[in-house]
Amino acid sequence: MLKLDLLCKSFAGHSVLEDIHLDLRQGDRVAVMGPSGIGKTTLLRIIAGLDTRFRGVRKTPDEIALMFQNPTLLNWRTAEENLRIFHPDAGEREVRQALKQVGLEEKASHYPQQLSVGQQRRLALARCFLTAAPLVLLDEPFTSLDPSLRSEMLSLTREFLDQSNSTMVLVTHSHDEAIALGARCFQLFSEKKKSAELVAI
Ligand SMILES: Nc1ncnc2c1ncn2[C@@H]1O[C@H](COP(=O)(O)OP(=O)(O)OP(=O)(O)O)[C@@H](O)[C@H]1O
Repeated sequence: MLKLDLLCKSFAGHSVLEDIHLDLRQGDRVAVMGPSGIGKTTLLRIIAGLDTRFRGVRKTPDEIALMFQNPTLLNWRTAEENLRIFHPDAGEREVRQALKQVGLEEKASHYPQQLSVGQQRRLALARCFLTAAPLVLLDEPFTSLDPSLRSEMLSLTREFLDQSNSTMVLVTHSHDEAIALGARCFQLFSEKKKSAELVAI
């Protein structure tokens, strides 16, 4: 369902990633790890189709859900509208159910700034999983959360993934997160800076 043969990605003539090969099936979960600046986000952006300037071949489903460290909510839209605007085909029941699942049923008409940080993060999670996209890409969405919110977000994410059977690619610095989500680790090595290897955990 996701196949990437990335031969080379460079910025201004400087090679950042080379020879990365991914072949994932529906329901697979992988975590891309490695030191800061190694190219994890660059790789995720290529998989997402946000960066098309690379040498290689990418094959993904049309529908891809994305979640970043920053919740990227629209502050002038209510919680419910923040879900609807990204999923215009979603039904009333689906939207309600998604809000309920993240404990925001009573906050449907609140604006993001009327929500706590944790509620905003949970809303972003609900938005990401609302339509059970076949491919879900997560770029450090659990970083800099307090421990209880992080653990809550991880449980909710696992719940959503179990329900949707989406394929997940997570960028993270944390083995614990990979384990909590049942993901295999895919390590980008700094010394080579170019090739990737699958590391079982
Ligand atoms: N738009 C850009 N233009 C030029 N260089 C870039 C651009 N985006 C990323 N880079 C460079 O590519 C390299 C990889 O960046 P990337 O953000 O993918 O790393 P990362 O592994 O996700 O890092 P971190 O863990 O710190 O988020 C870095 O050296 C970065 O400076």
